[in-house]
This record gives sequence, C-alpha cells and structure tokens, in this order.
Amino acid sequence: MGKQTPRHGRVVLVPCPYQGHINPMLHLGTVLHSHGFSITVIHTEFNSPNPSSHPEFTFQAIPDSLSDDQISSGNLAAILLALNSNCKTPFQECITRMAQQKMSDDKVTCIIYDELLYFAEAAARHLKLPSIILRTTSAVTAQSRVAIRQLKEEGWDPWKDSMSQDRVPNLHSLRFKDLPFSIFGVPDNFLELIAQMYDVRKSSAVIWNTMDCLEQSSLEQQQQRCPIPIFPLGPLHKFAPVSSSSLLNEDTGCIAWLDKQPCNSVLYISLGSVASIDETEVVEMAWGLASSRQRFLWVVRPGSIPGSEWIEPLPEDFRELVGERGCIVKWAPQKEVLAHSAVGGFFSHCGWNSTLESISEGVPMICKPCFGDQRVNARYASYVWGIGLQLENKLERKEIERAVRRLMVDSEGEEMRRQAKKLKEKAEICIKEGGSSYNNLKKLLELMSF
Ligand SMILES: O=c1ccn([C@@H]2O[C@H](COP(=O)(O)OP(=O)(O)O[C@H]3O[C@H](CO)[C@@H](O)[C@H](O)[C@H]3O)[C@@H](O)[C@H]2O)c(=O)[nH]1
Repeated sequence: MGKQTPRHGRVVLVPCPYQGHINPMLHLGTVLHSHGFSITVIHTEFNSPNPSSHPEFTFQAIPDSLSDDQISSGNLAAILLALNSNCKTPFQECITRMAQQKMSDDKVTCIIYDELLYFAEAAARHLKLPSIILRTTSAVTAQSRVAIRQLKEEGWDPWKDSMSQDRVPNLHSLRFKDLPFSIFGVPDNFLELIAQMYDVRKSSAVIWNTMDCLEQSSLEQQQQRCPIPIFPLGPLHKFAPVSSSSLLNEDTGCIAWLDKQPCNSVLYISLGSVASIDETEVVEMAWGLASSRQRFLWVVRPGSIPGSEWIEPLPEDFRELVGERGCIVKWAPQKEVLAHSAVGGFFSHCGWNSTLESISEGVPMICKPCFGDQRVNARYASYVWGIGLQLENKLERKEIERAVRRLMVDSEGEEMRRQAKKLKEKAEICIKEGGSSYNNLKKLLELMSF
C-alpha cells in the first residue's frame, strides 16, 4: 500500500503501560503514521514509553495517581482497575487542551486504546470522538476469557479446577489448566476486567494483533458475536519498520556473540517483561542447560528472580562450565535475536508478542507459560500449531535437559522447525498485497476516514 498524503488528522493512542502492550500499540502507530495520520501517544507516568524511540510521534503524559505501594504490589488486576478509575478525567482534560492548542486541520479524529484501558472509550464518548480497541492477545484467549465468565455463571469454579486436564466444553483444544487465569489479585477483579474489556458496543471497531492464518475459526466466531467490525492486522511488528520501544536498555553485544555461533545452534531464552521465576527454578534451569550441552542466549531481567538483583543465585561453577557456550544478558533486542540465523529455538513464556515474533521468524519453541493468556498460547503452539513442546511442571533440570535436546538436536525438533517455517511463510503472505492483514488494513483505513 503506497503512502498517502495529505495527512488525515490526528490519532490518539492509549497504550497500557507494560512492554507487551506498548510494543504493538507503537507498531500500530507507525503503520498509521505511514498512511498519513499524525500520532499522539497519551500515556501514564508509570512505565512511560521513551519518546526518542519515535520522534515522529507526540507524547503526552497524564497523572495516573498510582501509589508506590500499588506499583510494587505487582497486583496487575488491581493496578489496571485503579488506572481505569484514575485516568479518565486527566485524559479528557489532555485531549481538550490539545484541541485548544492545535490547528483545525490537525484535530483529533480518533482514539485507539488498549483493551485493558477501557476508560479511554468512556472519555472518547464524552468528547464525542470515535474510539477503536486494540487487542494485544490472541483471539482464542478472548474466547477462553469469555468461557471463564460463562463457566462461573453456570456454577463451575474454574479457579478450583485450574490444574485439571479435562477439556473445556466448546473449546476442545484447551484443557482447564490452559485457561487464562490471572495469578494476580482476587478473581472478582479479574472477572470485572473481563466484563469491561469485552463490552465493545460503544466503540467503532476492534484491531487485533493476530492473523487469519493462525486463528481463522476463532476470529470468525468472535466476529459473529461482535456487533462492530474486527480487523486482524498481525503481525503488527512486521507491518511497520521495526523501531524499538523498549523500556529497558537492550544489550546489543549479544548480536556480536550470535554472529560467532553456527546456524540454528542457539537456544534463546526469555520470559518477557513481567514473569518471574524463583531461585530454585533458576538453578534447575541453569543445570538443565549445562547438561544439554547446547548453546544458549539467556535474558535474565534484573529483579525477575525474587530476592535477587540479577543472576546472583546462579552457581559460580555453572558460569565456568558453560564458558563460551552461553551468553547471559539483562535485556535483548528480541526481534533481531529471533531473526538471527544462529537462533534455532526459543525457550519462551509464550507472551503473545513473543509467540508472534517467534512464528514470524520460523523459530520453534519450548513453551513454559507462567500465567494468563500464556497458557493458551503455549497450548496452541504445542498442541494445535505443532511448533513447540510444552513444559507442564515446575522447572526441573532433567526435564529441561530433555526438552532442550528434543528441540535443538532430535528429529522431533527438526519437524517443529519445518512447521514453524511454514507458519512464517503464511504470516508473510498475510501482510503482503492481497493478504488478509493487508486487506484488513485497507478496510480499517477506509473506516478511519471518519
Ligand atoms: O529481552 C527482551 C525480552 C522481551 N522483549 C520484548 O518484550 C515484549 C514482550 O512481550 P510478550 O512476549 O507479549 O510478553 P510480556 O511482556 O509478558 O507481555 C504481557 O502482555 C502480552 C500482550 O498482551 C501478554 O500476552 C503476556 O501474557 C503479558 O505478560 C516482546 O515484544 C519482546 O520482543 C525484548 O525486546 N527484549
């Protein structure tokens, strides 16, 4: 699709202040900017994105009134509910100020908000502006969140059954243990969030960072239930020129290290920006990696091992033993890493961005979901798409050693790599001219000429 001028007005983006949500929102912003929209990102003070990563956008912070105690509690559901009640007024005031300051040909024409920040929809209505939802998880996740609510209404206790291997009625690929339970906060908070997120009646459309080729039937089912149009535009990071929107500093030295490793020989390990892993499991992980005798690039986020600043719990003799065979960093340029020819596998928590990024580069996965939608993604990667193997239990060295060798050495891993390459090709077709995401973008742009 060629670039269009003149500009179509200003779109306000409202990202949820976590890395896995900021990334797809800013990628979407880049896509819209390349099609003639001016972009303003209105964000919370908490976890604010780095404006220098996108000099073509305008950034405006609004007060979020989160206390230090709330932030450090890690209780995501409570933080999100607080953001939704604290941010509506400052957000409205910010847009009103923008309207007073801007020229009339650059007025705000639309608000696009993360599904978790539904306050933006109420504010948009108050300001008489159209709003669009961005969904940053999979379509199956949406189906299964709604299923949790329905099961609850029918008298089941999904929290009690959260380790059950039984299949979920009407979602036959999933077991109860794959449902996207939140480990944060009380169930009632979680159910309230779900109810708000999927009440779409007052918005104009839903943009979804997923692809028809991955989730066609779930998307069709979602569209049947949804009174507004759904536009699957994934993978968004491939639609836009990749510019980093990292909240943490990326250690680019690991790319030089990868350059020295043979093709498909390195297992990349990362659990995303939120999940943590306890000290015992980290040590098990280390010894599992050591005895697998495979090369690895391991992201250990500072603070992600509770009680430690960084990798203090890793035994000294492990670090000596792996020597040149392993590289440990605090944060990596993940998309570049996954695209590197030396990377042959991804040990992932299966956050939706990581899953899409792995698929986009044809890299098979060892799936170790930690919470929420990661369980659904891990199940789909392993059981439905055949591009990964899932670790079902607490991390234990023998199981890790076996999994690493199955993926990186055995013919089973080769087969998953073949499957992953096929999905990569399908994803590439989605965003090319005539592909489903490409066509959906065209339709979205028509709708956005409000
Ligand atoms: O060293 C690293 C590690 C990660 N990333 C990036 O960080 C993002 C991580 O996103 P994701 O894989 O989705 O994981 P989380 O950070 O855990 O994301 C949260 O948000 C996602 C989208 O809603 C959900 O799917 C997850 O379950 C939820 O934890 C990705 O774009 C990665 O490329 C880096 O750039 N460098």
